[in-house]
Amino acid sequence: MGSGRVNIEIIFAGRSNVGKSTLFYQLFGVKVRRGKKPGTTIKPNHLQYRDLLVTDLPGFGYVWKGRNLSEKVKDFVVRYIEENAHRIKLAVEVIDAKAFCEIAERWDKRGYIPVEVEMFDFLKELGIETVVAANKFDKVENESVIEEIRKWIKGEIIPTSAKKGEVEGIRRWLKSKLVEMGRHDLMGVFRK
Ligand SMILES: Nc1nc2c(ncn2[C@@H]2O[C@H](COP(=O)(O)OP(=O)(O)OP(=O)(O)O)[C@@H](O)[C@H]2O)c(=O)[nH]1
Ligand SMILES: [Mg+2]
Repeated sequence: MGSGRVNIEIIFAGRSNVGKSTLFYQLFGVKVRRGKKPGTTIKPNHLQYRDLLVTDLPGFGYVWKGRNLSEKVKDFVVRYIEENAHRIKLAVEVIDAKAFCEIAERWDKRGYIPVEVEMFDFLKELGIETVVAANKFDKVENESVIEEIRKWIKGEIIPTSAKKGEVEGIRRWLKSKLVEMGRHDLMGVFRK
């Protein structure tokens, strides 16, 4: 991690394997650790630029070797966000555009609130401006998937294909929010 005081934090949150770290790399050019045993390493990856901290959070909702580690990681992520809420100004919630609707439907039928919906509402409650990156959009056949996601998550949804380097929408969103905060000086955090 870098050094010095942190005044602003941007977080990347989402289920395991949705492409958070890939998106992180495409935006900032920093290769972040990729756990061999997802869910066991509950350690966030950080990048510091001036007084900005960008954080790639561990993915929740992963079932590994029959052990449901989702609760442990979710608890960690929730606690991390609560503890740092005073400086977390922006959040990118990453979802798998293709898998999301199917999973959401399944959860809903069982009477659960989909974890993505829960996370989005939680961030909003804390006053954190949140955008949804509908990632793996290259695997989506029908663009109406965005409308489908919108039924569940009442917020801004931007399609991305991190693996193909198509992350312009999210980059533009983050830049415009930083500019709104008067922080033009932080543009250097983005990959050239
Ligand atoms: N098709 C497709 N695959 C992608 C895309 N983005 C990421 N992937 C792939 O999805 C897999 C998981 O990517 P990661 O970036 O490690 O996902 P993560 O969300 O950081 O996963 P955790 O760290 O376990 O939470 C990798 O095999 C990526 O290559 C995308 O836009 N399209
Ligand atoms: Mg990751």
